[in-house]
Amino acid sequence: METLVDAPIKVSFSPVNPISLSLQPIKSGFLPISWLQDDHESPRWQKSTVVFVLGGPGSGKGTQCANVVEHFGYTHLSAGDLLRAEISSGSEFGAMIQSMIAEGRIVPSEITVKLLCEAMKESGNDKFLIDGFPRNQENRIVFENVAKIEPAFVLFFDCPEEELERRIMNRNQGREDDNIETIKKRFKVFVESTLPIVSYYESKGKLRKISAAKPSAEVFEAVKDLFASETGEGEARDHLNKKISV
Ligand SMILES: Nc1ncnc2c1ncn2[C@@H]1O[C@H](COP(=O)(O)OP(=O)(O)OP(=O)(O)O)[C@@H](O)[C@H]1O
Ligand SMILES: O=c1ccn([C@@H]2O[C@H](COP(=O)(O)O)[C@@H](O)[C@H]2O)c(=O)[nH]1
Repeated sequence: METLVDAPIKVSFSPVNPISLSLQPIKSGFLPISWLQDDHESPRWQKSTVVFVLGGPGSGKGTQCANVVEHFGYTHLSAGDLLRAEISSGSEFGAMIQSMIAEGRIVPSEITVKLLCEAMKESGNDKFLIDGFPRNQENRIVFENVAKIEPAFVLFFDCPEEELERRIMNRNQGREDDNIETIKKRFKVFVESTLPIVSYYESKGKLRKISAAKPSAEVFEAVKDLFASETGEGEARDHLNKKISV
């Protein structure tokens, strides 16, 4: 049976209004919701623990996710990194994704969700940090409908805009969107589209807010305490057990 992970992406794209068009394939049944690999049981990756990691651009999501991976054995999936890899792969959607990232716009949900689900399926792990996603309500709804996973909790890095701008302008990783013009657009999208998602999860009691306007090591102390209390584990116990058994 062809699942969404295996299926080719068939997304209508218009540079004029990509967001409204991006739901069209789901409505018209292009992307099958025939996710279950057998009729009764979900595949292993769909039983995974997922933590969404949100925060403004440059708030330290990637930095802290790397720490959590090391200490708690999660797999880190950055939606932005997956999209950049899709551009580099020469995918038919590469040019469209590239132009949207350069403008700080949100890529159609079907593309991002498919990339995330493929990565989860391939990883073999059962606990994931999904960094920089969902970016808007449509992302959230498509992920819920397709992956059929609700996040265990949502980690939100709170940081003032001036500090975010300073960090991004000093990042020096050669990212095409790390320039002042695109940064302003990314902030606008964050406030208008992503903060409502943060409020949504707050209303569901799932939000865990951490101040990110501190040195990285101090931020990680708070992150570490949070993961220890949320998972009921001491630091890295699960991760170490896995290493020992290899
Ligand atoms: N607590 C911190 N204090 C100062 N600088 C930090 C801190 N955390 C991360 N940085 C630096 O800020 C920059 C942005 O961090 P990072 O890439 O982790 O943010 P991000 O939220 O993943 O960004 P984006 O959403 O743009 O991908 C990096 O150069 C990183 O080294
Ligand atoms: O779910 C997502 C995540 C990212 N994007 C696009 O990528 C850039 C960069 O994202 P980072 O998280 O900063 O790496 C973002 O501005 C969006 O254009 C997306 O569309 N959907």
